[in-house]
Amino acid sequence: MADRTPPLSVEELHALVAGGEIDTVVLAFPDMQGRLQGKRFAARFFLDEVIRHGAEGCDYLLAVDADMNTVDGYAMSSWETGYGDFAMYPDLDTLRRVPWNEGTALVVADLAWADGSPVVVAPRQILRRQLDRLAALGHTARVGTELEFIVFRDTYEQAWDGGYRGLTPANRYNVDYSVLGTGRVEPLLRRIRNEMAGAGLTVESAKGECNPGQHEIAFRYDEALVTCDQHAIYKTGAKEIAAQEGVSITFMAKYNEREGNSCHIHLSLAGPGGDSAMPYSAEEPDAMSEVMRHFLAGQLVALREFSLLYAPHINSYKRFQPGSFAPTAVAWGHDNRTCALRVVGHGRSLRFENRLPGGDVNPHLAVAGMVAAGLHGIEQKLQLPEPCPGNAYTAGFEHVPTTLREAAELWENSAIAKAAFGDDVVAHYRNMARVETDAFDAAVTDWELRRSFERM
Ligand SMILES: NC(=O)CC[C@H](N)C(=O)O
Repeated sequence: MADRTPPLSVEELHALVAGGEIDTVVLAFPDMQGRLQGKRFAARFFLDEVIRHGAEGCDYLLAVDADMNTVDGYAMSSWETGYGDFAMYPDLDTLRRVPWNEGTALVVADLAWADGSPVVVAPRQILRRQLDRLAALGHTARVGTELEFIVFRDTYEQAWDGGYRGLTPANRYNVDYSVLGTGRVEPLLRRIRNEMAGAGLTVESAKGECNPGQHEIAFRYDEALVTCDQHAIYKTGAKEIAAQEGVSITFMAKYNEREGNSCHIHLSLAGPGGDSAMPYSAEEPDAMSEVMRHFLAGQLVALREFSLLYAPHINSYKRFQPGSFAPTAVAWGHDNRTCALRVVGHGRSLRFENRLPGGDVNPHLAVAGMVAAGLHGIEQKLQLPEPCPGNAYTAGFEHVPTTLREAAELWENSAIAKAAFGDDVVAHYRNMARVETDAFDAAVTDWELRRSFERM
């Protein structure tokens, strides 16, 4: 990314601060859950100090659960180690205005310890490491993420206070591709699209989806790290805009028993390595190059072991239902939406889509997983099996994990994961899953009450 023009240059930021147009700079990093965590700085202090020296954050930010509880089992951060600090260093390639926050710019941080060594379990550092491995072979990864979400007329506070019961979706019926249906939500969607463009993202389109109130906004693909950072900024920004508009949106993978929120991730190879780095074959632009076939074969082989990265929560696994457009089969096919891996495009746009991730995915971790899986395929020269031409739901393929518990066990025992990510990273995210399954095992749900309170 060295020769990339950032959405906002440091010189431009200096001028905007001097002119009083920007007074605040957010410095934030994606945490384990993919949330942006960090601080808001006075813009002058940011320019005078933080831009050169970074800023501190408590290392527990990579060792808490979604509720910010201190939980045990993490080697890098605990009561025993005193919950010290790590440093957040701004990656100035990511500097931008965020129009939904007046007078504010945002920059994404890399995390390092006091001695300058990277925080290896930080999602952005995990992705960087896999991209470096890919670059060493002469390849870069181009990535696009496609987030679905459901819009409700209730505010976030009303939704919380009411225990998420009786919410009013922004559409009452399936508005998949419906121009009439999306028109109802257009004031919100237009604001999100235009303000994301103001934050340096390239918006392509918006469309309705199947679950009442469900929509999707598509952005142009970019280099892997750029797309993942933009994904995190978009997700946070879209929620902030929704809150400002007095509504709420959710990206949770499975809000109810209808269609879930997916986050399909598209990936293609490119790079300076000539034809061999291209996704398509030199003889036949509709056919995959040898390297792309190995890369895709690696996805299939590692899919179950890496599901923890694609579906990181208890709720994520509830999407994987037959006939739901969410995958159940470890299979690939040409433009086949019943497979976990769908190959689309031709020539330079030839790519595959990983259909496992839901809207709750951490993109930095999922893309790191896809790159590591692909590298495994290239290194082992894995052969791609035949594509699935028909209904993969019923064709007897291996099944994707059905619970977080199963995925965590596959991850913990994965030799591919240990070789690609290292023992520290494998143990850290295995612990994250344990924390979630322990918490869920201890919770009494409304489902149990409904079934048991009177009738058992
Ligand atoms: N656009 C689609 O293919 C729908 C995907 C579906 N909503 C899912 O959860 O996977």
